[in-house]
Amino acid sequence: KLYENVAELPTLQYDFVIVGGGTAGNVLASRLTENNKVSVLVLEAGPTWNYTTTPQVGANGVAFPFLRGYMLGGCSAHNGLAYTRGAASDFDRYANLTGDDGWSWNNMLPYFLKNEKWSAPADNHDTKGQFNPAFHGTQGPIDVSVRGYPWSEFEGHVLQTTKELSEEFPFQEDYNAGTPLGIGWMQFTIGGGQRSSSATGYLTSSVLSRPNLHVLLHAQVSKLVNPVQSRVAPSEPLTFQGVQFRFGNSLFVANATKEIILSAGPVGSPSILQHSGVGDATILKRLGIPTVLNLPSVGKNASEHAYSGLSWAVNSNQTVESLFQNPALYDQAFAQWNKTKTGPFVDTSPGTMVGWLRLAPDSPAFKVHADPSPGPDAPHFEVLFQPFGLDIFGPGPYSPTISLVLAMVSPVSRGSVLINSTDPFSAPLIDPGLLSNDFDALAMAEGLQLLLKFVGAPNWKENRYLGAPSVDIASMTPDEVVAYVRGASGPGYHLVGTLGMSPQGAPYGCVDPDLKVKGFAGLRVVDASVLPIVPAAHTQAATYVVAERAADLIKQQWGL
Ligand SMILES: Cc1cc2nc3c(=O)[nH]c(=O)nc-3n(C[C@H](O)[C@H](O)[C@H](O)COP(=O)(O)OP(=O)(O)OC[C@H]3O[C@@H](n4cnc5c(N)ncnc54)[C@H](O)[C@@H]3O)c2cc1C
Repeated sequence: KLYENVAELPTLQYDFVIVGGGTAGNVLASRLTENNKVSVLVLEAGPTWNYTTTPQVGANGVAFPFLRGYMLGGCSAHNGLAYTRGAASDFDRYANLTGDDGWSWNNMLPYFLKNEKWSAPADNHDTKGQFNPAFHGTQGPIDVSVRGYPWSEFEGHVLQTTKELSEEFPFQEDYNAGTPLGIGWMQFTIGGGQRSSSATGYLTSSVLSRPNLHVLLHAQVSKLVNPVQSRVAPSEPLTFQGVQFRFGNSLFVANATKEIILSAGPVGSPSILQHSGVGDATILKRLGIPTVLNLPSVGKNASEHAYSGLSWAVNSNQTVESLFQNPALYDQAFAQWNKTKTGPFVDTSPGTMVGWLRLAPDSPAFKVHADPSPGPDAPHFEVLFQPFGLDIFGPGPYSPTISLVLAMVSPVSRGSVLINSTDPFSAPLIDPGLLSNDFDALAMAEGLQLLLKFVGAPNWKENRYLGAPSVDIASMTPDEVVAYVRGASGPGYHLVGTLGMSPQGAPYGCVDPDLKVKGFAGLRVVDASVLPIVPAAHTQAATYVVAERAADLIKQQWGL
């Protein structure tokens, strides 16, 4: 049941208390309560976090707004809907880094299928050749489909380029099959023209009607309380007995008899742990927070994607700007979506096609740093092909524009999420470390040159389709392009790693491969924080499968 008032909760004692009803938290809530003997409480702080990053040294000192979903469903309820799993080698690297083969691609693929319900696109077009059914689930809670409204002229140019420059930019039928390189159709967490989130997919009305599941909204967790050494020997694991949260102006404590599970996301979960006295003891000491366990990696090792890109004016009336230029057309499209869940409003900003590309083997960037990608089949870059300008959400005026958005998806840079106050309700210092390593900035600069090559294919000149670029990269020196990158990049909101997994018993890392916090019993982290390195992909799919596997690990441990 969903509760909006703590006074209506029948109890504050549960088998499991899940902190955060976001992307991962709702998967656990749903899977654990499949067993009616198990009682679960979800504490969700939601409606938007108002975070800002620290000034980003690698991006000209700019402090960026750092969006996080603050509602049931978390980021899955407001993200860009791109459904991208990453490369098989991303997951094989997780298996290597943790010493647990359970995280390998072959072992995680069943969880991707379990999470997914492949769906027809909103326009019901023939999708043959646009995805590979062998790699998709059909019975899971999260709808996935290719784009549901055609931008045929622009898409035609992208596809034609995969023929004209097939060596460098080959067509890729399905980038979610483990070997993503190439260019193909974007997949989205959309079904029937609508967003599919962890709230709509996992907390359906039938799941919410389970008597053993209680979900409390407007409950912001401050910290874990009442740490006890479970046995006599100091090496025995610690346990937190309660979860303190604020509802209205009062503080409450919920108790978990089996486990407390932190699913507050890569900003929330490390902050809660640090406020509970678990983190780098020097930082905790400086703030005057008593150290319960010195776990120096907490909040460190954050990895994030930097995004940049280029726009071009086009000689066409088939871009999203056509809607923004004409209020009547815009209203009509909006009404169409409201009525039938079809039309141009069924898709979102990531564009309708996507490319996954690598740096050239002789790239000068490799002189700065060894190749950070997990394997030769994994990309360094993502390119989002968007039938609209980068400034579409600005004040206008809107002239027909297309954009190729570029992300560096195998970054070397690392950042952190560290608290700097004893007030658990104040925001932590969020430093995604954007472009802080020169490799990433150099690579991005090379990526922009790849975009120029792409639109250099002959077909873009037909009917004088392609006009002037937003920035004339071609006439810049290499150093000027790097400077441009540093001034024109921002976060992708794909932060992971702030409570990264490491092998059982390793002196670094925050959680063991079974996601238990090191040194603790009855305390796990299940969200994007545990991925030790950002995958070469947007991060919701990886977060979903982390949570699906975690549900199985927890069920196994407790014989559920
Ligand atoms: C703007 C944006 C666009 C994105 N676009 C895409 C995309 O197109 N495709 C993609 O794959 N990924 C995308 N991502 C990333 C992806 O959505 C996230 O990586 C993923 O959803 C994170 O899941 P999570 O469970 O770790 O955290 P979240 O989904 O953020 O869940 C954490 C939950 O915990 C709650 N919470 C936090 N602190 C507390 C507290 N103290 N007490 C109680 N509750 C708390 C939050 O309100 C939230 O509901 C995007 C992210 C953002 C922000």
